[in-house]
Amino acid sequence: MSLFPRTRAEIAPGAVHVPDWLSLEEQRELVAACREWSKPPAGLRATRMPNGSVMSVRSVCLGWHWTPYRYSRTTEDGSPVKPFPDRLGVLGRRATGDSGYAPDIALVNYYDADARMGMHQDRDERSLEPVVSLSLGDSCVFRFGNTENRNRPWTDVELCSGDLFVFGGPSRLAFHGVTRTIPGTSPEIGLRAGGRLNITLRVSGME
Ligand SMILES: O=C(O)CCC(=O)C(=O)O
Ligand SMILES: [Fe+2]
Repeated sequence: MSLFPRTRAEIAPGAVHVPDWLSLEEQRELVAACREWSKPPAGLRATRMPNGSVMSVRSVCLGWHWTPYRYSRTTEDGSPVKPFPDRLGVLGRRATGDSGYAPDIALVNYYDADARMGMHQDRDERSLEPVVSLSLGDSCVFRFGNTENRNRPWTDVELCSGDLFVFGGPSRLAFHGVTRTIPGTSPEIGLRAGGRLNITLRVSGME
């Protein structure tokens, strides 16, 4: 529980945080699904950056596979990417309130206690439809910045298990990142080793 009110908040124009958006049952189902999606082939892996460093976050992609800085239909080992599941499209439409929202990419990120994600833009999609972000497991500090650069101004938002964050419109290309996770804060949703999962839904704009 938080000492601060956890209510729906517009963090920036087009960027909305909705606490406790998923029920515990939905969170458990999504954790179980993430476990399946993480299995090889085309399973959970650490992304290698062009400078040779390896991201601390491990991830698995559905629909389109992301490597910096492009999408493809195959993973680094040549396996076809897993299909984008219909159920995530349904969640995306519920999240945006837009019956025409048709995401075809899901990026599932797993953060252990030491993982972080530096400030970046989600700009490898050809569409500027909103990004829908779902958080599961341990809470994190999500830093939501501006569209100009990775520096201030930004707002730090605590994302807890079950929270929804949508960024679109004038915030679609805002810089954002995860400065830390907060171990030991997860409800009982089947993440036995702890950590945090984040699922982002995106529209590729590609055929
Ligand atoms: O983990 C998060 O909340 C954000 C993930 C993210 O920004 C991304 O995958 O591009
Ligand atoms: Fe991102």
